[in-house]
Amino acid sequence: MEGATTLSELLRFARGRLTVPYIDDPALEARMIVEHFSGISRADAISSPDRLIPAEALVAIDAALRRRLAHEPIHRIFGRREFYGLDLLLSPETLEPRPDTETLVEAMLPVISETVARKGECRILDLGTGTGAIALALLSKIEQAVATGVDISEGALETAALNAGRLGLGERFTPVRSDWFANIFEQYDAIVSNPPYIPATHIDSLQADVRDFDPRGALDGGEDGLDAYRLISEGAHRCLAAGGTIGVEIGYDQKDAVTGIFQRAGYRLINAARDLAGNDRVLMFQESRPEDA
Ligand SMILES: C[S@@+](CC[C@H](N)C(=O)[O-])C[C@H]1O[C@@H](n2cnc3c(N)ncnc32)[C@H](O)[C@@H]1O
Repeated sequence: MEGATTLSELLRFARGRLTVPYIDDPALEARMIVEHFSGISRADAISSPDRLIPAEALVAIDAALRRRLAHEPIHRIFGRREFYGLDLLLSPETLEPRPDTETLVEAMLPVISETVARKGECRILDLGTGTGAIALALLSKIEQAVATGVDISEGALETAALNAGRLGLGERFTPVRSDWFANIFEQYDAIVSNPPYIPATHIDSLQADVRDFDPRGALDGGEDGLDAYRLISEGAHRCLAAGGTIGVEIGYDQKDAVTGIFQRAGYRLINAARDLAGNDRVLMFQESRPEDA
């Protein structure tokens, strides 16, 4: 990074280094890295491109560029990612929350509001909570809701609890270590989950930034990718309150298979939603009624 002393020189240098086939927008990522580690805002960058960059920022930027060139996703390098307007900390044990998952939050919000209108509160169970993304997004929008975030990973739960506290939601979020429903003994009005759903045999062919940096336990859905849906649909009856709703994220080609799994377990599909790219992404179920038989 020798000679890269002014902001504009540094940006040019960083963009050049990130110009490799697997980075779609090197200019954007260069700007994000430089701004993040130099503390310079976008407005400062525009108004004073000749400002000098302190040596310690240059060291941090150089280290970040090396990590990015080793395929590490940019938000993992920053250690945080925005989800549904919330600033969430990441850790090696958490999946990096994706914008597609905001589809599940959007789809479930009306259900949570309706439950609050009916019962004065809404109890949410988030299975495989990771950073806490889904539960915390729902809690941030609906004050009368409380959530239990379940994960099998202790490390993920620590990050979820930290995120809840930082966002001022700690009093309404309870982390519980559990293999799906194993340690869950109460009933919930809404069960939400973005479970691992990638077929095990596909994982090695994923892009390196997903395969090597998201935890395998957050991706691997078993042989056909559907193991978690089978377990969740079987276990949910005991923990779903009367009239409650289950909302799950799915892979783009899993709508029919997951609908079949839930129907065979005694649920009916009440809603389906697509993500911004138009892919099937969310399915919502309630327990079947006698007239559905
Ligand atoms: C795809 S990630 C979703 C994380 C987060 N909900 C999100 O949407 O960003 C799946 C999560 O399920 C958790 N998980 C995997 N198997 C589990 C199990 N048997 N019981 C509970 N959680 C599990 C993983 O540790 C991971 O945090």
